[in-house]
Amino acid sequence: MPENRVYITRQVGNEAIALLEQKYKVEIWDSEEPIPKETLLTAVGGISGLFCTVSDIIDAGILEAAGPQLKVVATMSSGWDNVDVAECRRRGIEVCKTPDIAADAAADIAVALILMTSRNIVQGIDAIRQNLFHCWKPFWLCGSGLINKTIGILGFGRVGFGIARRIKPFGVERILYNDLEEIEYAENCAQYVSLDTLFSSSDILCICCGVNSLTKGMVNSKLLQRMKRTSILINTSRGVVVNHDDLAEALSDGTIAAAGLDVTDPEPLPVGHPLLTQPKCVILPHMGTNTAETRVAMSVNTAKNILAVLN
Ligand SMILES: O=C(O)C(=O)CO
Repeated sequence: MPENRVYITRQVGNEAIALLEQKYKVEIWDSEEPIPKETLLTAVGGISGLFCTVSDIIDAGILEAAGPQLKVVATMSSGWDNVDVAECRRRGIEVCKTPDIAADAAADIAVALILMTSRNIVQGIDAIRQNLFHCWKPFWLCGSGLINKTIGILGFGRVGFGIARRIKPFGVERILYNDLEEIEYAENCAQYVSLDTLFSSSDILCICCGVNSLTKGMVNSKLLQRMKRTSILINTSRGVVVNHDDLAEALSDGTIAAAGLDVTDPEPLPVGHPLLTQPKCVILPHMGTNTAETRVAMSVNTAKNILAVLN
């Protein structure tokens, strides 16, 4: 019987590789940079397991190039929108992801973005770097506090729940959420409201839903116009949930006060994109899960997912 081969699309740490090597022949694109599509198409030929990351697009072409013996695509991410899951299912290929492990780190980064945008932290850092801080001034760079505010959460999964738990002790008045349906475990910390109420009532609105046909492009000018002019939009989900042209317009015409984005569409935004120079917009380079502990755990979990399927 031919040996099972596993292909890893990036440097993902020795622990995960060692786990897989105990049982399978492992090949790696040994780089921090993504594997070129053409190289991946050749590399996957004949493999049984594919270990990929959030920035690798695993489409029907890659699955076809791998061949019918491919049994598992395991993505080192909490979302699997980078994988054509429907096509995998059609071909009988298991798809695995790592949602539990990444949620705390992602919730942390949402809170960081909330504080950065509401308290003008980036402007403060810029002022220091540009030597613009000459003395304390009563109203310079004044932001807005969290006390008595209403926090909205779109998508009350693990990350949404994590944000609610973290933000409550800041003294917020209400935490509202919207999801496909009311969620039992949300009961004690957040209140279910309609999408319309979520957008119109929140002082800070955090997007942490998954990507699907309902949420793709969901946050557009129509919803942004429902928001308060003083409100802040935070996105730690996926860039595609927000229409970026509409967001750029909403920030420049004062429809909303600020935005904090850990994710954009595309990533990175092209040079010259209006959001890159919009002072009311803080953009991070998709750092939601980037604690060393989380990334190692995600990588090891991805390896275990492959082992679980192939075994
Ligand atoms: O886990 C994910 O889904 C990410 O976006 C990257 O960690």
